[in-house]
Amino acid sequence: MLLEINNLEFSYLPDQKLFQDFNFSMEEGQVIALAGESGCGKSTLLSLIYGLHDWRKGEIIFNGKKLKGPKGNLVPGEADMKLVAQQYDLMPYATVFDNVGKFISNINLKAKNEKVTELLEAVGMEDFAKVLPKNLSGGQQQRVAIARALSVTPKLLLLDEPFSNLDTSRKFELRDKFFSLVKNLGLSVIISTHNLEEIIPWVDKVAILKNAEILQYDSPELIYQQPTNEYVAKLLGEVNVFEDSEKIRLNLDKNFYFPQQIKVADQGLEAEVQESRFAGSFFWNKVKLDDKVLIIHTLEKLEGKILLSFCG
Ligand SMILES: Nc1ncnc2c1ncn2[C@@H]1O[C@H](COP(=O)(O)OP(=O)(O)OP(=O)(O)O)[C@@H](O)[C@H]1O
Repeated sequence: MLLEINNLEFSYLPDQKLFQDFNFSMEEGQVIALAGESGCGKSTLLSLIYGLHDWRKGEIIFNGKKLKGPKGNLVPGEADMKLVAQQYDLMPYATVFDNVGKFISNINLKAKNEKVTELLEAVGMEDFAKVLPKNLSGGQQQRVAIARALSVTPKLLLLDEPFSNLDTSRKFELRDKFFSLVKNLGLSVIISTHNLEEIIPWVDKVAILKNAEILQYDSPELIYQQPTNEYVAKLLGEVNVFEDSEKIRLNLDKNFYFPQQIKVADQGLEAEVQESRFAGSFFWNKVKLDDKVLIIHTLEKLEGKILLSFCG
């Protein structure tokens, strides 16, 4: 096990209830997504692991060693980890190139130049090597911080919303390059996100956090097939929620169906189309089944009466 957190207790203020009896573990080489609504404790958890806060009780064991938190380190943070926080902490008077090269030894300057250039290319910032961070946008600064975190192949990389400031086209490009690099280097990563759908193809496991508690910790497939409750299901995207009574009445297998899991079929339950809107790669439809309004995705525009089949 690379990381093990046992019975951790932490809050910022004495009467605040945050992490209580918190447990978590991850294997080496895994990419873990940490998802949950704003304020559920994602950033705090990453900071605790990295050693920026003193916890009250419990233990964090990293690579077989019990961590001591801030009091155990001369400089903030664990040496074998890198944290890319939401404030990127770049050196303001050093160029982009020097920021990315900050942790790389100067002994072999040629190798250092090559490494920094490769990382800048990986995050699409090669044209900005000589620029100072203050002249960059938030998203560009974020990309520099990611490149710097990858410069020393840390044993554990902690990323707090790493793609939050990027526009969609940049995001797709960076995400692909970033995860290819992570997989090639065999890095272990915990990545917090507001938008699970964005990173799901690359993650090994998803930890869902609510009020600083883990509600579900499973593979992406299991999370999609069997979200433990409505909170988890809604983090995965738009979802149709059925009460237990509706589930029995309609003879369904589960309480949550994503729009693509309800299909138009030759046989099934009759529904009436209320709206059918072009949504890019699919049509977004509102349909009425008895009194219940459902959202379904189809490749064709719908109208009139249809038959629905529910898939697992
Ligand atoms: N310095 C602080 N002092 C007191 N309370 C804090 C402090 N920082 C965070 N909190 C509180 O701790 C809780 C967890 O905050 P945290 O930033 O870890 O959540 P998050 O899941 O990362 O949120 P977001 O997705 O919005 O970044 C919140 O209720 C927040 O208000």
